[in-house]
Amino acid sequence: MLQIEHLSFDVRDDGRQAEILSDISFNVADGEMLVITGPNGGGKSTLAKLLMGINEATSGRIILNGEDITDLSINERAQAGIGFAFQQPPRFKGMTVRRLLNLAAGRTLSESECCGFLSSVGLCAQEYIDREADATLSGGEMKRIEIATVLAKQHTLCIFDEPEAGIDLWSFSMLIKKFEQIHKEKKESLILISHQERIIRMADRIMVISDGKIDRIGPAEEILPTLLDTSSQEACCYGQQKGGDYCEA
Ligand SMILES: Nc1ncnc2c1ncn2[C@@H]1O[C@H](COP(=O)(O)OP(=O)(O)OP(=O)(O)O)[C@@H](O)[C@H]1O
Repeated sequence: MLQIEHLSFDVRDDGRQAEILSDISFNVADGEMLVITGPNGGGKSTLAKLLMGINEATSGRIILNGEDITDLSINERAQAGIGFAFQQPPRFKGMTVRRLLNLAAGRTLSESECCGFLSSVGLCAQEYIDREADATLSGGEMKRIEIATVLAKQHTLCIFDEPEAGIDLWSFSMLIKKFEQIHKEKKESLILISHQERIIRMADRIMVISDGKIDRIGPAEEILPTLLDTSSQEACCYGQQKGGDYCEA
């Protein structure tokens, strides 16, 4: 289980202290899928980076399976069982996709294992396995390769930041199936940061982050209608911000 207790994150901006996240507390149970959504700039990616250890919390505690991991490095958190796929994945000049998958898995994968992970994100393995994971790959290709690297290892908790971003509809459907499979197996907890209704609908619970705070959190059947309610001014503004996804529902 992941327990987040009173997490806050401040930055210094133009010599002034700015609060990006304020007093965030929630849990993610074993095997649970929590989807985090909310308006642009609300603080979702910042929270993900705090969980992964990329940003250091100003205050609060992060506890994974009873162990306080607040002060652990990125590597130590990865060893503790956290996997993370960035909103905008980094490129690795000089490193092939195969090597990246092996590094992510922590062992040498067989050809068929590599192919399986690439296929599960809709990539034709033979075309990509020996390519460099560098700037010659499109944004959507790199995004899918990064998701494949997270899938290459069993984690306690996987965090995916906007996995839908830049991914074509066909690959997106495959990705949804993969998330559904992981969720069904209940071996890993999942935190998905998303604006996509199809992903939000898969959640056990939904958390809405807005203006650096938890606006609401609860079972999907309770929170989803509040997002889809076109009579709600807030939901409507949010839908317009995101291209009308919710308002058109
Ligand atoms: N290091 C930083 N210095 C200054 N401002 C920051 C820093 N990190 C994040 N912010 C600000 O904090 C806010 C939250 O950013 P964040 O990327 O977490 O939002 P988000 O909810 O993931 O947004 P989106 O839906 O657009 O991806 C934004 O206004 C961003 O500009």
